[in-house]
Amino acid sequence: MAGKITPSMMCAPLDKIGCYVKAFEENQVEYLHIDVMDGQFVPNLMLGTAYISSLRKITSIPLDIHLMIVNPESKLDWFDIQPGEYVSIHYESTPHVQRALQTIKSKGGKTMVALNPGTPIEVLRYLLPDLDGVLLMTVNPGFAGQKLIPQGLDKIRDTRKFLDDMGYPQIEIEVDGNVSWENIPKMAAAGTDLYVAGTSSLFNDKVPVEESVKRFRSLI
Ligand SMILES: O=C(CO)[C@@H](O)[C@H](O)COP(=O)(O)O
Repeated sequence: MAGKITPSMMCAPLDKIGCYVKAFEENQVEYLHIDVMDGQFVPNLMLGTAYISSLRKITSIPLDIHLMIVNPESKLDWFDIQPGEYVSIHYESTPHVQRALQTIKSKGGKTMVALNPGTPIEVLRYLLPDLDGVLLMTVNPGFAGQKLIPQGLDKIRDTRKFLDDMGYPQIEIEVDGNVSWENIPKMAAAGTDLYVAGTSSLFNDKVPVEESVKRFRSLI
């Protein structure tokens, strides 16, 4: 199955958001990746609820909301989750992962658990029936422009095998962090389904966005 592109909107300069969104619509990217950061779970603040509301006013591309916040289960109402949108919560961010997933599902969202680079995939075992996707961080969460943590590629392969062996081949794998022209083919070969496209691929203003999207598509 061909991969899906979810551009990381934290990488879009404010004065160019409209141009990027228009190009993404014309090139049918599947989602827009929204990094929400609270300065507690990660050492950065990024993209809040007002940004999400404003973005929804200018595009109908489904959102892929990545919550890098503590205790997300108590804040899900803030995001006006729309049917078919992905919402990912970090396994490491709350003792109440299942409750958060059930709430996302009750709002019509697609559920995703995000794992920091060092978190073993076995923690997913008892969450699998509640999951539509798994988000694997291939950099430490919080900042764009970082370099791939090399063992992240093995983790993608191991996660795909784990999901298939456990009888959940339908659960999608999303990869976030240094999804670069060099790394994309390796991530694809390892079993990635959704690609968070950031500063190392789509958001490089030396090349027209539509050209970059076409190049991205050719690699997945
Ligand atoms: O959100 C994060 C890390 O938390 C980033 O991974 C961005 O989502 C994409 O940026 P690049 O890694 O592609 O520069």
